[in-house]
Amino acid sequence: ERSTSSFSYSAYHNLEEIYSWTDNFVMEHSDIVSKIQIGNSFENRPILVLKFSTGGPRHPAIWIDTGIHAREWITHATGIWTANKIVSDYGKDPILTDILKAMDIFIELVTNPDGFAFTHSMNRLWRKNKSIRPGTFCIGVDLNRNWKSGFGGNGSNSKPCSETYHGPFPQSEPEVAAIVKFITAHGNFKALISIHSYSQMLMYPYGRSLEPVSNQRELYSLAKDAVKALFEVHRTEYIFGSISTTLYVASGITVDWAYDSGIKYAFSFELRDTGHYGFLLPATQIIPTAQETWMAIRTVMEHTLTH
Ligand SMILES: O=C(CO)C[C@@H](Cc1ccccc1)C(=O)O
Ligand SMILES: [Zn+2]
Repeated sequence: ERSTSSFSYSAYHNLEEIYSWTDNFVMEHSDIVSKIQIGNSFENRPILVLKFSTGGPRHPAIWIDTGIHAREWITHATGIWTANKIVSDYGKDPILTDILKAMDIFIELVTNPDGFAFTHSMNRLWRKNKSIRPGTFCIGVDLNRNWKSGFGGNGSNSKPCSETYHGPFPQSEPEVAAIVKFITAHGNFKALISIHSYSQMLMYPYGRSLEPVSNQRELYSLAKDAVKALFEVHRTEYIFGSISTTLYVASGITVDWAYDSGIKYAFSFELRDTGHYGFLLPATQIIPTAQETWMAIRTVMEHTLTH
């Protein structure tokens, strides 16, 4: 398609459509958006990140990733809507405008491109990436268990056929290694938001243990404010707290790595719903989900800006 004006934000899209939207989106908003390729997936697809910046060499930065688990289609769709929301509201929404005047925002829309393509072609409920290795016929690593922090601990699995297989070693997967390299080299990320579905939860570290992080009270209070802002849009109810106490113990996860790398505002969302549709959330709920999620994301961003 020639422009994003014909793109439906209230429909699910496949990998080719998202990549083509990305090119049009960057062209149409080149004053504030650029596209960065941070690496290639196991099957050699480009791994793309959108950068939103109003200038300045190394502004403090905020990271958002969607689609780390391939089947969680509402997260890619929410990420796309959010990208458009940022360019639409910059200069109009004073809170967002203040955030972007001082900070950069990076959004990785398709964090697991091989898995995502597979959910369109072969298996709608695929979760992992598509890496293969000698010694097993089972495919894929759970990219939310492949991070260095707590790698191989409880709540991850050493068997390649498991849905939570952590991989042979930390950052073994190119999709994870690319993010680690990018965020580490940048060196000035202040917040990270990793978006999953489903369960309607807003969570912060640790996943690997029940031990509270040092700024637990601050994260609890921020999560409470974010969940309230979300609720006020369509009255969707979220629970919140640390991953290990709110959901279950999980090791080698994105937000534990981020937190241990010095990103003190690290959150994971579980978007709609609570299981009625689950991963197969109808497209009619894309925009309402994105609208309410934006209010929570903006709350986290605003706190990061002012603390
Ligand atoms: O994706 C999930 C649903 O598909 C649940 C997520 C829950 C979770 C989310 C963030 C950090 C740790 C765990 C997971 O097990 O990785
Ligand atoms: Zn997930």
